[in-house]
Amino acid sequence: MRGAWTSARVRAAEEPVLAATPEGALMRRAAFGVAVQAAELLAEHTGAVSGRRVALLVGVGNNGGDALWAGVFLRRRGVAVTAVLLDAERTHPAGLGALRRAGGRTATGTVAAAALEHADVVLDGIVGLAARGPLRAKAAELVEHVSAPILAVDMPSGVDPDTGVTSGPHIRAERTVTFGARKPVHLLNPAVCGSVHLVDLGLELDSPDVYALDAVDVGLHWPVPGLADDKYTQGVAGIAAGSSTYPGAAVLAAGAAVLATAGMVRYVGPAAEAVRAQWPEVVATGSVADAGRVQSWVAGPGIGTGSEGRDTLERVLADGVPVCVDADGINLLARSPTLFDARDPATPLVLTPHDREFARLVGDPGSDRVGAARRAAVDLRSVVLLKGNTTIVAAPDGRVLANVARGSWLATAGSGDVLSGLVGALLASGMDPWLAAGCSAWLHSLAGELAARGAPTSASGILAAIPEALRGIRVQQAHREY
Ligand SMILES: NC(=O)C1=CN([C@@H]2O[C@H](COP(=O)(O)OP(=O)(O)OC[C@H]3O[C@@H](n4cnc5c(N)ncnc54)[C@H](OP(=O)(O)O)[C@@H]3O)[C@@H](O)[C@H]2O)[C@@H](O)CC1
Ligand SMILES: [K+]
Repeated sequence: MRGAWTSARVRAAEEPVLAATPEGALMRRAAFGVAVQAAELLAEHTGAVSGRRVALLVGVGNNGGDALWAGVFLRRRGVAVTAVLLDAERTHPAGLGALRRAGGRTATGTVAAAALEHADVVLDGIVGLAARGPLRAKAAELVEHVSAPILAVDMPSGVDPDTGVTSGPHIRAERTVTFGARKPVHLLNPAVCGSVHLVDLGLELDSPDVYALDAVDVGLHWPVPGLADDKYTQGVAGIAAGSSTYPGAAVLAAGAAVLATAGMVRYVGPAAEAVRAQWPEVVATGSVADAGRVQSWVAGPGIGTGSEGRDTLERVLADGVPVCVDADGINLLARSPTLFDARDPATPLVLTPHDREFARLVGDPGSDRVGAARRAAVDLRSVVLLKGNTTIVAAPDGRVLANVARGSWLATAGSGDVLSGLVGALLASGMDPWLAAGCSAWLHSLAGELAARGAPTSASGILAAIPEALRGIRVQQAHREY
């Protein structure tokens, strides 16, 4: 799993390393990494390094210092380097001196605009860890002149390092070179960072503030039956979803659970006939009381917010197994918070709201979605999976992971029902509920991409792509193992 640490924690971890290294050594190391990536970018876009033009956007702090030192290293490879200083008086003195000695130029006014317009690559050293808010007017005006690919130093300027939120003009980088550790922006808003490269500074950091999964992580954790397993040992997922008027949610959630693992699936609710017709392997009955034993429940998709849905949810919550509550189930909890009391406090609960459901439950998530999901997870003693372009999964113990959507095809009716079925199947297998929710979000997103292949898809399409998505991650994991 990749991890990211907040700017405050990275700064704290830097202190002892700074104290133990000669002055400026860390900055030169960071800057060397920037120069290597800048040279690669030049070669990629122009076919050469020597003789090409790089412009540096230099702010008043150490981020600007990094850019200046990167300019020094690029000069040594024959690159023409021009530094555009946002405030000449407050520019990093050692970096500026070194660049001038290396034959780099500085530019202001119309010369600066021309340097930015004619550059082959631009380095963004406007602001790093100390960033607050969007780009200021002068920086934003200069950035208007850039059409070349941008390499961000540490992180794209104008973007919040800890939330990834943009609230005005900001840099959109093709590449980012970061130092010591990834910051949350790199996992939460990769669209503004481009590809992220990490320069090791030897920082000591413990558990990350935000995690992200990759294909190998998901492949490693996804349950695979052993030779001694049977349909029961792999977990029985119970699906309480749908209504006679709206059987679709039941068919989709049950189908996702069928395809996710080799365990068994039971369905309870008024859409039993439709579920059986589509998924003959599902054991379908009318009520929770008749369902038989399950190792997890999914409750909510399409059950309505009437008394029938409420009774179902109450029974499921009291069943003593992990539960995933989605859609109408969340609306029922929001309307009657006392329903939470039905739950055995030791039993994991996973809630999968989108923003409006989240708002009904605990209030508007606002722009700091990580903070909002983390607080909700603690307050509700539940894993909270907050859906969005970047889906956040927060556990009551403080762990948070982010899953960035691959395109926007998942925003289609019934897509959430498929996700809840995946979560239910993984919960039934006994997986840690935070990981179950995270792996489900990751696989759901991959299935969405595979189903869409560049054109709109449907929830049924996403469902049908689950086996292909699972085969893909199994192959990646096998490559890692052997
Ligand atoms: N510590 C180390 O040894 C190492 C550090 N390293 C590097 O140092 C960087 C951190 O440097 P830093 O702390 O000097 O601050 P930095 O991010 O450059 O900001 C400077 C000033 O910009 C301003 N400003 C704020 N917001 C703004 C905005 N939106 N738009 C425009 N301007 C804005 C604000 O100044 P103000 O004008 O408010 O006084 C702020 O103080 C770090 O990211 C990494 O690159 C690496 O070399 C590795 C070793
Ligand atoms: K930057």
